[in-house]
Amino acid sequence: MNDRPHKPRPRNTSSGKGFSPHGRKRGDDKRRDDNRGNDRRPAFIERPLSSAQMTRQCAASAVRNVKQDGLPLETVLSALPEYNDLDPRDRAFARLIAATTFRRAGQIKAALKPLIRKAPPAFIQAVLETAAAQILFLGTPAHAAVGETVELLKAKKATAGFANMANAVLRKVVTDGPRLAGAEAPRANIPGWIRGAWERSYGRPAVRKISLQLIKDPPLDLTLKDETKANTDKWAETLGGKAISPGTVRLPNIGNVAALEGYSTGEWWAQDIAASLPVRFLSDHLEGKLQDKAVLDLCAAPGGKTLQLAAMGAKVTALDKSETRLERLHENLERTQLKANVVCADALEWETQDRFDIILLDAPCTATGTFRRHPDVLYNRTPKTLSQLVRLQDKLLPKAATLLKPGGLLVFATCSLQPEEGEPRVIRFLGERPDFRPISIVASKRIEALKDAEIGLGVRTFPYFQSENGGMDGFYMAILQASLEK
Ligand SMILES: C[S@@+](CC[C@H](N)C(=O)[O-])C[C@H]1O[C@@H](n2cnc3c(N)ncnc32)[C@H](O)[C@@H]1O
Repeated sequence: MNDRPHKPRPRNTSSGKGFSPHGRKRGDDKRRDDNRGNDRRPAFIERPLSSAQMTRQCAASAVRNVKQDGLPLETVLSALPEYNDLDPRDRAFARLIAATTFRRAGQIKAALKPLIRKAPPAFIQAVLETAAAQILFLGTPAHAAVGETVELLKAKKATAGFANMANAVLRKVVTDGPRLAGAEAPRANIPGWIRGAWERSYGRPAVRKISLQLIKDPPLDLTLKDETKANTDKWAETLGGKAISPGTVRLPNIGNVAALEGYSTGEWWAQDIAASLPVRFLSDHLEGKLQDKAVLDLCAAPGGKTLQLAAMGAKVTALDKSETRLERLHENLERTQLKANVVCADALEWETQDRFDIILLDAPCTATGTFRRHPDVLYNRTPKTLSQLVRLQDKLLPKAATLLKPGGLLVFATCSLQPEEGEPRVIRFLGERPDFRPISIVASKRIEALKDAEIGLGVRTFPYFQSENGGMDGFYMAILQASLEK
């Protein structure tokens, strides 16, 4: 067998957007009709894919679509009809392959680049990347990863022309890939524009530590409805986890959350410990007195912070502009038997006579701080989406301020590691609104390990905080107080 990578000679295929394992480009039918008289090749008979091949096709389609459409992996996967037809184990494997492809993108690129002479169409590239993820990082037997991938390409006319090239490339990945991928530092798995921004703000050693969290399987954190130490210890024992802070139990793997004890009875909800901190710092500042406070959760869905606030006795108005995300918030309220007044509206346009004691603005952001569970966030964002989100945050902060009572508290949070989505937003807001002042947050009072999180204005967590326990999301949060005079 010739295992030298060679150039593909595709027939009836085209590169770039629009290329699909199922589809043809418009106009193909006409060309085929015109050529029918001269074409002596037997007609290509497409084969249905086996479930192993369909699983791999879903993973590759999802990787391609995340990059092309700038959407989250979960959204892209559930939009694929063939993904929904897979059984739950194959669905989980397709998701794992795609997530690993993003988690290890730089190392996979290092393994593939010397083997591919000419960039193939986006879908074929994604097929190669997802197969390399299986071979190099998922422990899939080489014969299965290579064999099923080649067969899936052969099955469709649009991709069959790439099967030989894929076979040759992937056999080389089996032999040379571990060395090529292993020579690349984990920081290469972070796209250059994001890595550069982080290095400029946090320094290279910090980015190296961040990159080590990207290649690990993340744990699962649960926030308990009853945050007392006794209840946290009880649930840690029941679920075989660890009480990492009052109100948070950490389990070593994500697994099937809905199957765990206490889920259906609403004793807890999944929420990274970093995401739980804005409400906890607020509660610390108020010495736990949130009972009956009028709180507006301005970007609330799917509701992690709404649930925390409601569990602490606050009268919560939970607003979000996404109807689908609000459905999950409703489900969460129902499951936990907590109450909130839910509003579907654009925060920038929403008008009310009510004024609130507290407003929580967990602003829409790039979400790059959540890469441990969602490595695709590093690949579905661009510098352009970042600047659009920053502009939105600059509008949401002053809008929130108009809905606050004199002396009220405004909490600003983002689950982002992009420096622009943190402190600079607050500095800018305070420049426009000198009637607000920042409240100092002593993060280490709640979690000793968070002493390095206290920055000039607010708190910034990094994924490598508590790395011995599995780390935490990157988050920024600040609490501001309006002056009493209007
Ligand atoms: C970071 S998520 C909120 C997470 C939520 N606070 C939690 O803890 O579960 C940001 C939310 O902002 C919502 N959003 C974005 N733009 C908005 C706008 N203009 N008005 C209201 N909600 C908006 C999104 O639909 C999304 O649900």
